[in-house]
This record gives sequence, C-alpha cells and structure tokens, in this order.
Amino acid sequence: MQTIGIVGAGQMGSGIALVCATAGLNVILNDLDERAVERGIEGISANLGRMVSKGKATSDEATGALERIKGSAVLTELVECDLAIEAATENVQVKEELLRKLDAIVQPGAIIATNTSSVSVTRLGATLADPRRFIGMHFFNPVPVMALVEVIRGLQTSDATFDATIALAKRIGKSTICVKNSPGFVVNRILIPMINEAVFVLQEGLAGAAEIDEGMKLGANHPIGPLALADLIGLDTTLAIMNVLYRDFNEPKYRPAPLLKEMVDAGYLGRKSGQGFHTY
Ligand SMILES: NC(=O)c1ccc[n+]([C@@H]2O[C@H](COP(=O)([O-])OP(=O)(O)OC[C@H]3O[C@@H](n4cnc5c(N)ncnc54)[C@H](O)[C@@H]3O)[C@@H](O)[C@H]2O)c1
Repeated sequence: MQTIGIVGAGQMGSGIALVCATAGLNVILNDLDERAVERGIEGISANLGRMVSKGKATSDEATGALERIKGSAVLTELVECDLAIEAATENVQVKEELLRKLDAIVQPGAIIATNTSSVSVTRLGATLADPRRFIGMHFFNPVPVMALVEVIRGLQTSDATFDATIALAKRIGKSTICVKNSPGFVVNRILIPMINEAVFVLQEGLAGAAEIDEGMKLGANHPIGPLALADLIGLDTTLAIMNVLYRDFNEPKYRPAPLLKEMVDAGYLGRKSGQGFHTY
C-alpha cells in the first residue's frame, strides 16, 4: 500500500493525512473546495511545526511528510489510491453519496474505509457495488496523539479487507481493537452518552461547566472533562452521534440533551467555532 486518499480535510481528515504522511505514505487530501483543502494543509503544516519544536520530528521529516501530501478539490484524483478513507461530515446522506462516487473512481482492488463515529458500516457498505472491500476505520481526535483505531467489520467486509486495514493501522503506528458493527461501535457507545449526561447536568444547573469538568478530572481520573471533550469533538458531531444512537437503538435513554441541540442551533460547535461549553 503506497497511496492513501482521504475525503474531508477537517480536523479528522487532516490528522489522518498527517499520520499517514509521517509514516512514509503518499496522501491525496480532498475536500469540497480549494479553500477547505488549503485550510486542512495549513493545519497539518502548523501541527508538523509543533512536532519539530517539541523534538518529536526533525525538520527534514516534517518537510518530507508535507511534500507527500497532495491537496485536491477534485475527487477523481483519488483514482491513484490503494485505500480511500471517507472522513467527511457525520451525515449519512453526505456519506452515502460520497461513497457511491468513490466506488466509481477508485480501482477495483482498492479498499474503501469510513471514519464515521456512529453510522452503520453495513449500511454504508451497501452503497458499493462490492461491499466486501468496505470497512470502518475509526480514528480518535487528535489523530496524531490518540493511539487507537477501532476497526469495524460490516456484515459484508472480507477477511482480505480486514487484514489489509489492520496492517495499515499498524504501519502508521496505531493500536487496533476489532469490533462488530453496531451504532456508535464500542468507544462512542460508552463515551458519547456520558458526555450527553454531562450536558443534562449542566442544563439542570447542578454545577457550572468548569466544575463538571473538574469533577470528572479529579474524581474519575479523566484526562479531560466531558464538556471540554465535547468541545474538542465538535458539538455538531456529538449531537449527530447521539441522534444515531437514539434512532438506531430506538431507546429513550439515548435522547440528546436539549441544551446540546440548542448549542448546535446557535452555531456554538466547540473549538472549531471558538465557542462551545467553554470559550476558545
Ligand atoms: N471530531 C471527532 O472527534 C471525530 C472522531 C472520530 C471520527 N470522527 C468522524 O470523522 C468525520 C469527520 O469529522 P471532523 O471532526 O473531521 O469534522 P469537520 O467538520 O472538522 O470536517 C468535515 C469536513 O468534511 C468536508 N466535507 C463535507 N462534505 C464533503 C464532501 N461531499 N466531499 C468532500 N469533503 C466534504 C467538510 O468541508 C469539512 O472540511 C465524521 O464522520 C466524524 O463523525 C470525528
């Protein structure tokens, strides 16, 4: 495997591009328009600069990694890739439409993966002519820091696709857990309802955002509080995941907190918009 295509140059797509390029792979990073692609590459460049100043990479390694990333707003340029990772907005219609296009573009032998946080890998795989080549490759934020990739097999995923995906995750320095397809998979099934409960606690006025986060850091030994983590994930993405859990399990216990919906309606999306439960 030599060339990785990534669709979506937001916080996740950019992070995945960075770890692939620092591992020596060529990357084609796609987004909706030139400006979005440029923003993604600027973020990667800044991140590589920080790695150099912290001694985590030499400046030659950083330059080499940046040179291996080609930005493109033209999806058909992904024709060259051996594996394409869909990392676009957490919206099932957006993903289904993109996957149909990707299926027609990438070579028949190439793998197509999704970085979805919650949507059924089996459902997304069914949009492809050959779903055996489809798999979930769920990275965590921030990608260069977080060690895990959750690898999710859809009902149709082949052993060859699974083995090649595990090999790629190892090559880019990640640890894997293999999980069955189910809404939210394993980590987000546990994590996102906990964050949602923290929003209910805030909404009910039991404590302020800083106190809730401090409580979970000092009392439960979490490295970051649940509301700060929601701001990091993005409140739109957090809400989208709760909506998938609520709809797909058909269980009231997964209802999204009204305050979370209202924050998203207001455009308070967390770090990426500068305002979430905390201000950035
Ligand atoms: N944020 C997290 O912590 C996290 C963690 C794991 C997985 N994910 C998943 O990763 C995916 C991306 O999340 P993100 O946090 O990077 O979101 P983001 O909002 O930072 O970026 C999404 C990007 O996708 C682009 N996009 C939308 N439609 C597109 C299309 N048709 N073609 C090309 N690009 C398109 C947008 O322009 C945007 O740049 C989502 O599925 C999300 O659930 C997010």
